[in-house]
Amino acid sequence: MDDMALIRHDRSGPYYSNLGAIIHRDFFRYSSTTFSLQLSRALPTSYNLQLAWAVRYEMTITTIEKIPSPYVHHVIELPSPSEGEPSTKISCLLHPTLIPLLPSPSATPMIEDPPYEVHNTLTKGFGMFAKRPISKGSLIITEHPAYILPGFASNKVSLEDFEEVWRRLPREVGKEVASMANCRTLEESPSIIDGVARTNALTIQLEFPSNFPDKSPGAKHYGGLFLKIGRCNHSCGINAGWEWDFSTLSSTLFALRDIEAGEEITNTYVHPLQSKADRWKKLQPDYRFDCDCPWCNHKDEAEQAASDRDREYIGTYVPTRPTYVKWAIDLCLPDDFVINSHLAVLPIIRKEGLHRLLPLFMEDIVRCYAELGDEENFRLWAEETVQLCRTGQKELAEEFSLMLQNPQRNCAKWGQRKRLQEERMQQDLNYDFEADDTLINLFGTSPP
Ligand SMILES: C[S@@+](CC[C@H](N)C(=O)[O-])C[C@H]1O[C@@H](n2cnc3c(N)ncnc32)[C@H](O)[C@@H]1O
Repeated sequence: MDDMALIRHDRSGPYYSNLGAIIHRDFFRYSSTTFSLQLSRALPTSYNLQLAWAVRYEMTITTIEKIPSPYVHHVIELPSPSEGEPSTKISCLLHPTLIPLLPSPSATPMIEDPPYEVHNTLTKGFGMFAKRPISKGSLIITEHPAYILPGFASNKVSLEDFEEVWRRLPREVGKEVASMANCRTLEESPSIIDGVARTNALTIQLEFPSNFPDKSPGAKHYGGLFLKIGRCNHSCGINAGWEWDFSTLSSTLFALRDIEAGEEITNTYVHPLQSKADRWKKLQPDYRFDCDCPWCNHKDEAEQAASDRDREYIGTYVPTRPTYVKWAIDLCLPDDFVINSHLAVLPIIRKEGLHRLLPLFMEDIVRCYAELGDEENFRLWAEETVQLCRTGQKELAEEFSLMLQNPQRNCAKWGQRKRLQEERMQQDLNYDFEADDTLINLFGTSPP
């Protein structure tokens, strides 16, 4: 049975194997038991159709091809930052070329009194809630993943491999993993490890060698399962953002706006600039719920349509927006060109709960005010940006903090636009004199 890469669901339970199968007709007749095939690689649609046909007509299987898994098991062990404490272990299934490139940080210290708590909701399972007010930009939690899997794992990974990931988890971690939401049926994801990852995992970036051998689509996608961040329910207007840091092998969750005590802390599972219809098209099949957030439940159709239009507009604005970099070299543009353009979209971004985009525009506004030498507005926007970015975009926050200490000294481009404009005026004047000379030479008289 194992040789045929079958999962057979009958009274004696499922049988599994990590073999891939190429399906043909008329060799081995498998009788009327209901079964499905677990394939260790994705098949083109035609094979899936053939499979459906096969299940209906009691199909036959000829050739079996063994497809070795490209992944190996590996446990990352992070020493505890405090003496006597146990290390943190991350159970991983990785391409072997990634293992030598992994960093070896210490585990992040536990936060003494975290600003959140996890409790049951009536309609969404567990959720993460603010225990006390959380100011924008502040840290909610930094966390290592419990396990790391290749993305789209169940297409390429056998049940035995999922079970091995599970076996390598510390006992307490395993218990917590088992308590996490799993929106996949046993047939879709026979392993808890896979089902829980598909419901909760966050995409993480790993380092790949320049000659990384696997060129197949998605080969560089990996997911991390985070026990606490994974408790964040979805909203289309989120109040928290997260960042993965490869050097510390951890993700950090931080507030995107001020969050009130008792308020639910939310993350988004879809691209929030899509229309409501498109967001729902992803949420139902991937996460099995219809979104109850205010942005999906406007009281009338006109408001709902306006929200879709605003999100579409922001989706167009982001890639086509005027930027500080282009403005800085184009002295013909009005001084307030980028500032006014960005200021016009900020209210839309706030109304739609798209606060994750704010730093993109605030950074430009700060740099424009610095280049204009407008200290009052520079301070106003730089202070706001430092507060918002102090956890999620530390480098930017540190750069602006330094500039705030003494803008004239610490900002190389302070007031540069005025200087460049004056230089340009001088050049233009010189050019006018040269142009005069040219005309006199040609016509013997200067222009009026
Ligand atoms: C990443 S988990 C979130 C935590 C989960 N509620 C739990 O109990 O651990 C994703 C699952 O939570 C539920 N969920 C998340 N956001 C939801 C929402 N806005 N409305 C209803 N269910 C939601 C869905 O069942 C979804 O598959």
